[in-house]
Amino acid sequence: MNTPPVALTIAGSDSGGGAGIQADLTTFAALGVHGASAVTAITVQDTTGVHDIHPVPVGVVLAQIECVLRDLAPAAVKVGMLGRPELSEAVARVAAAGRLPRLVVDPVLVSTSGHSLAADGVVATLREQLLPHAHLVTPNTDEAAALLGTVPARSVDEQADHAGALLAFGSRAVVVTGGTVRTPDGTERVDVLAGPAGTVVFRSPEIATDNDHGTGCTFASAAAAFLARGHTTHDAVLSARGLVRHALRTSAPWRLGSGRGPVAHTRTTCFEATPDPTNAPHSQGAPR
Ligand SMILES: Nc1ncnc2c1ncn2[C@@H]1O[C@H](COP(=O)(O)OP(=O)(O)O)[C@@H](O)[C@H]1O
Ligand SMILES: Cc1ncc(COP(=O)(O)O)c(N)n1
Repeated sequence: MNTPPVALTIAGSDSGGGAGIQADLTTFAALGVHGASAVTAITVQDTTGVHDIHPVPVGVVLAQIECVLRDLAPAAVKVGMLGRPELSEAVARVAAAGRLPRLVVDPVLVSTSGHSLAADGVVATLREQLLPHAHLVTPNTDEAAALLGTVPARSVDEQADHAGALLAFGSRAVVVTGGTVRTPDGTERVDVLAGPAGTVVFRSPEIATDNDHGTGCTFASAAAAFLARGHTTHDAVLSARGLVRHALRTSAPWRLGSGRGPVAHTRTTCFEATPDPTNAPHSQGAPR
């Protein structure tokens, strides 16, 4: 078995296991990428919402990043919840030194459940200090609007305008996710990628589900994993959409928690596809 590529996630912990570090590491694993992590905050969170947030001191976050960078040489890095402007600035300084390869920035500002995950000042530090060093930025339509100081896109054209406008902050590419378009056949979900090769619009039928907590984290970490595996940005975005769609279809009938359930992070297919002859029951002695 070849040694897997490594991806590092710099993100918050979600105790409910739907979003954040938990979503990122399970996604990396599903895609054959070894996941390393630097925890930025411990959230007290479940499917109903975010009940409390305990920030990890900036020095402790930086120490985690430093030791992973030195020892494991990640091929890609994903940044999620930073929460405070001081931490955005500190992470931006590491990025500015050219030490965060294939950097995917998910500008986490508000949870699906409507709770703020970022203090005042985070939007400005993300926009001015971190985005210029990103390989790919993955805001949803609300986050894109917040970064641009405008209202969320109401059409695919506006979504494409927002992606193009965000490129001006200096990242290599931007994908604005989570647009919706109504057609005679039903609702479509739209993601618009703007980058060096122009603008690409991805449209596919909406998957009917309330179990969508963690889709943004899963999408961004899947994109980082595909970049770590050497995919182009376009192919990483296309494949990340594919993974999220598969996960949403899997979790659609689930009943986990009393709120907005998590997108599926169970992936049994990887190990089921490779039978393990050493994993046999012990034949000696009576079962205990
Ligand atoms: N119900 C859905 N059906 C199909 N795709 C979805 C659905 N919800 C989210 N997605 C897709 O999941 C990815 C990330 O979603 P988004 O909703 O923008 O993330 P978040 O709001 O959590 O940051 C995008 O590719 C988006 O199109
Ligand atoms: C720790 C953490 N990071 C990110 C999100 C955003 O994810 P979502 O938009 O699906 O709520 C979250 N809820 N919690």
